Amino acid sequence: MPTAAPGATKIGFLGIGIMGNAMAANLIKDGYDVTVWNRSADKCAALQAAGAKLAGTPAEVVSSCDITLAMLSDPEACLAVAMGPDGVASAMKAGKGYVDVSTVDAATAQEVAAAVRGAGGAYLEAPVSGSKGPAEQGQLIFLSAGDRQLFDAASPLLEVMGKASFYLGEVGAGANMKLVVNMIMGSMMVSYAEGLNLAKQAGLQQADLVEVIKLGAIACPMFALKGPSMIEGKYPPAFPLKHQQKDMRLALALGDEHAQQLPLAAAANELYKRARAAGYSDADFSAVMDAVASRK
Ligand SMILES: NC(=O)C1=CN([C@@H]2O[C@H](COP(=O)(O)OP(=O)(O)OC[C@H]3O[C@@H](n4cnc5c(N)ncnc54)[C@H](OP(=O)(O)O)[C@@H]3O)[C@@H](O)[C@H]2O)C=CC1
Ligand SMILES: O=CCCC(=O)O
Repeated sequence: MPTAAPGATKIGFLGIGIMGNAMAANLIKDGYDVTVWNRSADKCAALQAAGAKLAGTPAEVVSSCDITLAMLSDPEACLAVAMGPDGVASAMKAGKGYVDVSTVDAATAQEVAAAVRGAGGAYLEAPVSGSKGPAEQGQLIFLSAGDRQLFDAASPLLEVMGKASFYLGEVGAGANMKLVVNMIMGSMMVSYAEGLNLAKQAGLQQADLVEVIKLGAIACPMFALKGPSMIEGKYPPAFPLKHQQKDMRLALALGDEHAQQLPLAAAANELYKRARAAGYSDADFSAVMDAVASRK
């Protein structure tokens, strides 16, 4: 396994969406030789202008790189890219590593790990906490699990893209940690939306509520960041609502696996589903505000 040093190690990046674009840009800025692929190739233009090479398939990326990362929507996308035609597994071999930083469930991570390891490669799951801003600022938190040697080899990359990395053990632990964190976050967002809506109905200034919370025991960066735009009914996508609802769905399934009651998360998930039905899938997850406000 190579140690990931700028210039020496060839890095692949699959999935150039909101997060992948920002993360790959930081690797390029830090001097890494980066090859990118995206299903919709036009989204790679900015990275190409910044020096990235463009590949036609995931397999082409893996063939030409030592460590390949993936930042993809959901389990279906991760499985398609890993095991589909011209996928990661078809080009994987000993000495190469695959680091999937997407948010999926443990079963998906384990299935991808088996395909990568079966082809002789090393596998690390490393889903991230932190949204578009922290991705751009290199302030993500990596929740890693899998091949420890690959974690060590990839750590210089994680240090460029993030502020902290956890090694949590066997494949699946990273996915589960991420889903628990996002379940809490999704429920918190719904509670905040309910509070903002109730304040308005009760004749209070919503901006006052944002300020009161900022000063008190429940202050948190998410409320301070999202509150002003929620009051304006504006939801520029940093974390698409469809991904939050996917995470709630996967977290509830994890709860079912362990017979853990999750009534609050289940109720929150219904509001994210209502928001998706109302057309907010590609808006920021804070758009759940409008689902809470809905009188239908
Ligand atoms: N945004 C955020 O704040 C955070 C997101 N995450 C997680 O990171 C992952 C990516 O999120 P984000 O970047 O915001 O999402 P985007 O929707 O911006 O990007 C999704 C990426 O997945 C690709 N994709 C989707 N379906 C397929 C498919 N079937 N085959 C190949 N590629 C596919 C998209 O390609 P195309 O461009 O062609 O559609 C795109 O590159 C998700 O798992 C999300 O839950 C984690 C932390 C924070
Ligand atoms: O999964 C993405 C959630 C966004 C965040 O962690 O702030």
